Amino acid sequence: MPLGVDTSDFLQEKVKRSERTIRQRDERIAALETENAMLYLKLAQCQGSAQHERQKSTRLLQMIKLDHDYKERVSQELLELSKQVKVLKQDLGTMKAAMRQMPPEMALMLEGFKRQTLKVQRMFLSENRGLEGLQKRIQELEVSLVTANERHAREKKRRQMLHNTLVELRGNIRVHCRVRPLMDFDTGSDETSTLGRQGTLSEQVVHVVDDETVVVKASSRPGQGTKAFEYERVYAPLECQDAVFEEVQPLLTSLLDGYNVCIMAYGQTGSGKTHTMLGPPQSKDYGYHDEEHHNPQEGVIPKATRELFRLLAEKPPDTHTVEVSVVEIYNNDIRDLLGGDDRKHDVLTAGDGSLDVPSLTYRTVEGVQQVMELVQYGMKHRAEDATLIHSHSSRSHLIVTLTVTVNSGVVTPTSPITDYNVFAVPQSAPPKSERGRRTLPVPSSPSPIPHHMHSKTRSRSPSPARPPTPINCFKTKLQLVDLAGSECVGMSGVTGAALRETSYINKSLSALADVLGALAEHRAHVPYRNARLTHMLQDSIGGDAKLLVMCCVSPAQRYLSESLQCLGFGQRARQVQRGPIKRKFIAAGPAIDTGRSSPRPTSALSRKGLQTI
Ligand SMILES: Nc1ncnc2c1ncn2[C@@H]1O[C@H](COP(=O)(O)OP(=O)(O)OP(=O)(O)O)[C@@H](O)[C@H]1O
Repeated sequence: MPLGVDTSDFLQEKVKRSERTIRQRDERIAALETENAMLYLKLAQCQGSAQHERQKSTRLLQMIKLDHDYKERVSQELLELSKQVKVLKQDLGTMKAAMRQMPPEMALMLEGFKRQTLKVQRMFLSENRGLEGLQKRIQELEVSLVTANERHAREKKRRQMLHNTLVELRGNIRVHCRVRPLMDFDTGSDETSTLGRQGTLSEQVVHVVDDETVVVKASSRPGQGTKAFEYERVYAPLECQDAVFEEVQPLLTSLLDGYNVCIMAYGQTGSGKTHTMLGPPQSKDYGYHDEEHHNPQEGVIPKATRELFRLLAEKPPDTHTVEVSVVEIYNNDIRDLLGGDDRKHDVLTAGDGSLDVPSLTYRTVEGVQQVMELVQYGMKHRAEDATLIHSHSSRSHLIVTLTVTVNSGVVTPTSPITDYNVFAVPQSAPPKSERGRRTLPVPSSPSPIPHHMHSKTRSRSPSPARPPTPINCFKTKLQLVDLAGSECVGMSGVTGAALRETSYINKSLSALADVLGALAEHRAHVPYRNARLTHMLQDSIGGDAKLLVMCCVSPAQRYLSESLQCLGFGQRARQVQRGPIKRKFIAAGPAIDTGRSSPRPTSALSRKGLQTI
């Protein structure tokens, strides 16, 4: 470059151009960068859509594969089906061929079916007809059953009426006879007969022939003097207490049906009266052990009481109450064996006409145990003494009375029947030693009865503050009687005061025979009041009452006359229900020598008893 030439303009121009170029390049770079970014964006979009497309194609591929698989399976199945169709076609062909051969057999089979159906139809129809017939027959039978039932009811009613009429005609007295076994004491020291008979005193002369007949060999000469007596029931020596009670049991049903009942044992001393009524007299408790366990040795009193409470247990609760009194009739006086005193008591007529001894001690009892405790207590105070025959001979009549009150519930303060002081406890009284020979333990307490027996005691003395008593009630009495021995004086060997006792005993037994005689003859007047015994038993002997007389006899020759007297008494009692008795002699014999030339104190009784034989 020439000197002096100004280069700055040139350079400036060059810088400017360079700057322009740079600017243009920068702009170009910016544009390119923008384009690059756009391209990146586009690339990303393309990549995204490529990815999507890839996925789509993968899915499509899968679908194609599935489709392919399916097609393959279908074609396989089609192949299988076509094979089956082919087989079926073959089967069809075979069946068609077979069908072409079937028609005649099918027709036969169809015919058979039709016949069977008709048969079944016919059977059904005939069975239906049979059923109808049966139904008709059942209806007829039902009608005749109703008629028969009505006839049966009418017949039952007629029989019941007949039975009642028969009972009315026969009366209500049953007589049984119990022959006890021979005992050691039957052998007397003097073994010779005082009756003009041959043989020993202990020889058995009373024999039970059957359930109803007892035979007495009054003479030892063969074929002579044998007498037979018939009763409703005769118990042989070995028959047990249960056998006796079996016959007694129905009377308890009668008691609850509203009848007074009396069961009495009659017989000479040592003949088994106490044994029959209470149990073995040797044992302290008379064979009664406890409430739970029935002892076969128990007598009628515990057995009947047990049965009574058993029957009452079947009744609605609180409808029945039972009261017990235990008395003895000693020398024609009524003695209260539960009262602890020696007062005398009298029989009174209550407002309803029934007889009662209101001043006695009556104890409300709830079971056999209580009754037996009271009876045993009373027995300790009963008059007994040793006789020649029996070391514990009862010298009085024992009467155990169970009064059953049936209460239907209405309560009022006035009632003629139960107009008594219900809860009075008996007071102390003079000891019983006043009775002569008896030496009984004298109670020191106000009342000698053990404390546990005291609840619900009543003495029937009229009281101004009497408790309310039921009016809708009725009472029935069960009187269980162990009579004193009916022996003759000579036999028992008693003297003095004992002779007086015997006289009273026999008088009362004679009065009993008189009462039964009057009833037998339907006399207008029955002499109940002739003795305290009959007066006290009046309600249970006459009228509708049921009386069972148990004639107890010893089998030995030693007691022949006593046995004959007792059996005669039984026959007489039986006459009450049978009318005049037919005498039954097995063999005619001489009149019996009773061994008595002098009249007995019990002339009336022996006359009546023996005259009927
Ligand atoms: N059927 C019997 N079986 C076994 N022993 C009996 C029978 N009857 C009575 N005895 C016995 O005979 C004896 C006398 O009986 P029991 O005391 O009962 O006579 P009883 O008639 O009551 O006499 P009493 O009138 O004197 O009191 C007693 O030892 C009793 O055990």
